[in-house]
Amino acid sequence: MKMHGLGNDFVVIDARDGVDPVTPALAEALADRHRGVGFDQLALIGPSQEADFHLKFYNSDGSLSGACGNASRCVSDWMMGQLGKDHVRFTTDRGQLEAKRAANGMVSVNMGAPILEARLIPFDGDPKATGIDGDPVAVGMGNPHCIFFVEDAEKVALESWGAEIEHHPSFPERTNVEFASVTAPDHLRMRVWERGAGVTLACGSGTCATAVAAHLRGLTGRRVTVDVDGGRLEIDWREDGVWMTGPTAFVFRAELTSDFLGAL
Ligand SMILES: N[C@@H](CCC[C@H](N)C(=O)O)C(=O)O
Repeated sequence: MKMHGLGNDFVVIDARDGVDPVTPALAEALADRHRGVGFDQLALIGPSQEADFHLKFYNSDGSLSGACGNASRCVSDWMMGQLGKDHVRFTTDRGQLEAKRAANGMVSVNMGAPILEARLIPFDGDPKATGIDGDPVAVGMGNPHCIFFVEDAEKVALESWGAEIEHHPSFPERTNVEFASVTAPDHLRMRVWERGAGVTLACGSGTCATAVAAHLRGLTGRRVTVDVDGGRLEIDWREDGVWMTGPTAFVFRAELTSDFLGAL
């Protein structure tokens, strides 16, 4: 299936029968926007003993990610339809998460507590001591994020800074990179460079990490609206985790040809 959340697009494979067909090479071939389908992330739905389903995420370069907020919302929306429920629980590499239907056709996901301990992000040290200009904040949401607060996010050279910081030696597993401006105490504008995918129109986990960083810096409250290139997400950092609410879209369902699979 193809789905997207604010233009952050996904190929979704339902493998609840327990057979995992995805290899990094298949993920990379499917991600090719000319010869494959094209996606920012691939989400694989698998069976789970303790929840409704399990989710595993690949980036377009074939690497794995422990979290993907927008794909979690999209797949949860579809799974709620399949299971006839308004609330689902699912397991991921970072643990069990939950999602539910919200007002106006939106879907909310609880992305869990932010990871602030550097070693667990993982992040080697103090941002000020890394040589990265701009005094960033490092936050984990099951995946690493490096957030810069800037005067005007529109003016940042996202591609060049993003590519460089993704590979900064202070992030041993690479990092997603966010540039954000505070437009009001409850409103942010954010642009993102995703680890393993490059510039995308939205990043759910990145939006959550940015909202957490903004609150920790004393720039906003715990509830913020975040405008990303593809639209708008609502973030609420509650006692039980960081909740993210936004739209989902189902684009198509299809079958891969033997020609495509045979060429791998
Ligand atoms: N688009 C995602 C994040 C995808 C994972 C990321 N590129 C990584 O490698 O950590 C989202 O919506 O959270």
